[in-house]
Amino acid sequence: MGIFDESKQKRKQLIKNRNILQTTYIPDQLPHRENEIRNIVEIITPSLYKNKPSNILVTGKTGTGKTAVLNYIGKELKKEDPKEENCSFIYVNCEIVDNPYGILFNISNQIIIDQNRIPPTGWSLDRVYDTMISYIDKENKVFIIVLDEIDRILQKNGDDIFYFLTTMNEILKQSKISIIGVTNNAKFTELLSTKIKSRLGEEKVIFSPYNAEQLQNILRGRAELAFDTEIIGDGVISRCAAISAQDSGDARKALDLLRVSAEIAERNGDTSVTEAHVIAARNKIEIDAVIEVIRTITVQSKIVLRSIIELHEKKDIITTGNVYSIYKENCDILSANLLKEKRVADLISELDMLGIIHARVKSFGRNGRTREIELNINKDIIDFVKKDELFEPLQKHKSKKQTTLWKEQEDNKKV
Ligand SMILES: Nc1ncnc2c1ncn2[C@@H]1O[C@H](COP(=O)(O)OP(=O)(O)OP(=O)(O)O)[C@@H](O)[C@H]1O
Repeated sequence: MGIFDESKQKRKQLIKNRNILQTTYIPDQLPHRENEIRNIVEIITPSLYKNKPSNILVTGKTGTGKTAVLNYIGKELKKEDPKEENCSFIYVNCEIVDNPYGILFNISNQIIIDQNRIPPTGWSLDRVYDTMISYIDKENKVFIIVLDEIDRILQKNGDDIFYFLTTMNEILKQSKISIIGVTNNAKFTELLSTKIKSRLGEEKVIFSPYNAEQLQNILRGRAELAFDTEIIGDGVISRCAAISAQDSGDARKALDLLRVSAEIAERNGDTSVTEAHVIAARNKIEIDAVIEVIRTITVQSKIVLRSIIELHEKKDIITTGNVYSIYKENCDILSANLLKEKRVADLISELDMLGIIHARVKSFGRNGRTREIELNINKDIIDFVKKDELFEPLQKHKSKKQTTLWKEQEDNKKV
């Protein structure tokens, strides 16, 4: 029997079209975004007559449909002007390309398809700017350039590129460009210089989080395409929508919850998706998210966390002081650098900020103050931390110590 056979036999194929549930899928219908679509369309319609639309800043929390709406509008614009004689729609994801050179290279690649393209590296930025201007001007039309996740550029490279792009129209003779910046950072504009702020945000469109009812409609639309009707049990959609609305009104999370619920049902060999699968999916997603955070913390923070777990398992009171004692022992066994107590206290605060632990300041009268710590992760996550290969020497050392202890107890009994 092959290693896949058992899993293949048990598994039921419940998702008819997996692609529909992926967050990269662009639906043809975007319920509850009609107003935002209308607003943006009204602003950019002049481009169809070769007139420059205002720049737009689109803001809204994550998963509120900003990218989906803009891609949808891009597709519809292409239908209006299929040969792109008057306007072209260019989309750049600044999470992937976050430096000025990369952005201009990416834009130019979508305009010029011959060997005169800007090379991926090697030119000075001034040469890239000049070449880009000549490319654009030759086309004699309007370019709508969407910079999605625009805040990523600012974080890493400042706002020079925005200055260049928003002042380009002053140099262009025939073509025009219009920028649509998209961000989920509500404070983005506060980080821009006044000049750029007013240029980029000539028009503003805000996407608000979805409520439970809206999420239900969105999920229902996607579920109709992804599943056969009898697969989704009563209450599944409303449960997914209620959980996600309570969390953040994020459609991506709601879709993930539905997809993971169906995947759990498939793995269990069940014939439909039920509310119990949704609860299991929520737990799994929560655990995965915390594990993802723990993966990114430093080795020293992991040793501190491991020390807290040890105290938690011994049911000891956990204070900054006794965490430090165990941490010292663990650093010794792991041959890791030993940090000062103050630094370890900072790492404890960081774990607190990440929500992995809760630390409360406790006063002990004249004996001063300390922090009492509680673990805020469940058994699955504790096991994940303990199984980190970093802690292998610790595991071996502790089980050797335990064996010696048992042996001593046995010997004492014999005596
Ligand atoms: N009104 C809607 N109808 C159908 N699907 C939607 C709707 N709004 C969002 N979605 C879906 O939710 C997911 C997340 O949407 P999208 O990526 O557009 O969010 P976003 O606001 O750009 O998020 P982020 O700021 O994190 O990039 C996508 O799969 C998208 O298709």
